[in-house]
Amino acid sequence: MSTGKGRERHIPSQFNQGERFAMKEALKVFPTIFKTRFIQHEVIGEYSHLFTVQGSDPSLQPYMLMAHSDVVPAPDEGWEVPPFSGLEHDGFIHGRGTLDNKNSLMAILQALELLLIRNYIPRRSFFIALGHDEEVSGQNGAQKISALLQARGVKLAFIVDEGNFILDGFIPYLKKPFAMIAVSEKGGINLRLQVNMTPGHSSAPPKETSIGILAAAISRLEQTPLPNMFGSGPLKTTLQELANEFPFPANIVLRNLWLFGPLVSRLMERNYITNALVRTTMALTMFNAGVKMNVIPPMAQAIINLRIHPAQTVQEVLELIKNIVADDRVQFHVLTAFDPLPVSPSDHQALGYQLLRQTIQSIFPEVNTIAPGICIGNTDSRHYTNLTTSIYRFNPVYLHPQDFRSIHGINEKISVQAYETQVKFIFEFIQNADTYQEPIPHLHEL
Ligand SMILES: CCCCCCCCCCCCCCCC(=O)N[C@@H](Cc1ccccc1)C(=O)O
Ligand SMILES: [Zn+2]
Ligand SMILES: [Zn+2]
Repeated sequence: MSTGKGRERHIPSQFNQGERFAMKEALKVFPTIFKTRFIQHEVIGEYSHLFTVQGSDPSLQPYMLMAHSDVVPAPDEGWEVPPFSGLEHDGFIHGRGTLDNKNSLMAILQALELLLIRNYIPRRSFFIALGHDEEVSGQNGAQKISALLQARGVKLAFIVDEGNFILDGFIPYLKKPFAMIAVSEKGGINLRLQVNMTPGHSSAPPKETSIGILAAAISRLEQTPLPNMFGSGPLKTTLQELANEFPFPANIVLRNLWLFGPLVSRLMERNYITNALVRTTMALTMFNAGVKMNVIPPMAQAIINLRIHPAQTVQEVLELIKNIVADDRVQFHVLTAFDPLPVSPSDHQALGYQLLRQTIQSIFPEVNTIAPGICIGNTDSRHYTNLTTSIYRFNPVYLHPQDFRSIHGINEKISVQAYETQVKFIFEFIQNADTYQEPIPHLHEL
């Protein structure tokens, strides 16, 4: 089937029953990838993988597809099936990593395998970077791959990584699914708060122990949410793009945020997921203290995981935290910290963003709205800002609030159909990256 102008034929993303069975069962290697001459495979940092897929047209700037193989722990408690069983039942594949992010790793390799079996030869080169330590911030995987590519003088047209989804049921009154392509991601701080005091016999305790002092400080933090930054970040654009999807009068409200902004920001902070879009969040994730039941505790320690809103910086947030704690007995230790990521372009000339739009419209015709947004979590892609300014965090998978709760939670699962569609999306995306037509400037741009 000609695609016009003598371009290579477009390979339809139809897979036969055998291929679909193999896709689902494909826990073996992908033989065609590893024997293809124009594909180079390297192991980086002992467990990460970098594939270089050489295209036939070196004039086209390469891009990168990313995923990670590692997962957070999953104790058996609460899981319908053992979290590392990979059991399939009721049309779902169950297990830790099925949404974050083994699905993407397997789908990228599976799509490439299926293309190669059909004698596909890419025009535009691309990299596949599969990190092994994303969940512990990617220092030995993504960071090393980034340094290696930089040393080779590589510049990327864009990157696609995990980080957002086709969202369904997250926003009150919005009944339709929409695709949020994260063009930035929040910053992060892992902060240790510590109180030291002279140990002693618990039979004659001081007025406050180290545990009591720290607990009071943590309580003040939990009772004092950081400022609502609604209106100073990409969210306003996202909601304005979504306005048409809402019923009356919500659509009027969203078209007039100059007037209704305060109302909308209050509504968004009521829900713990949308609240993460309007402010810097604080989560007390670890608390260690005490040595014996009859000893005044010499030290109490707490770890707070903060995710910084795009309109704030690490320094500003640390100042705010210290002012809320307001107790000199509490010591602060910054364990890791990084500012919010720069906002990637999403205009008509943004190749990566437009390719995602084009492929979403083709694979998910029922999704009417595609909007830029932010990723509330953090991803390995933040290690690649030296290679491109166009980083997009988006996996072509429907996500419902209960699915979000399973990410790093319990009963993480993906439907076989959703996984097949993710393979189909990447299968099309790679080809679209070859034949993408620069957008015809609208009349008013001429
Ligand atoms: C309008 C409603 C919006 C709802 C948004 C729902 C989207 C859910 C996205 C969830 C995040 C997915 C990607 C997170 C990846 C992840 O788990 N990263 C981890 C690991 C990490 C920590 C520090 C530095 C880098 C990496 C993390 O964020 O903790
Ligand atoms: Zn992840
Ligand atoms: Zn994760």
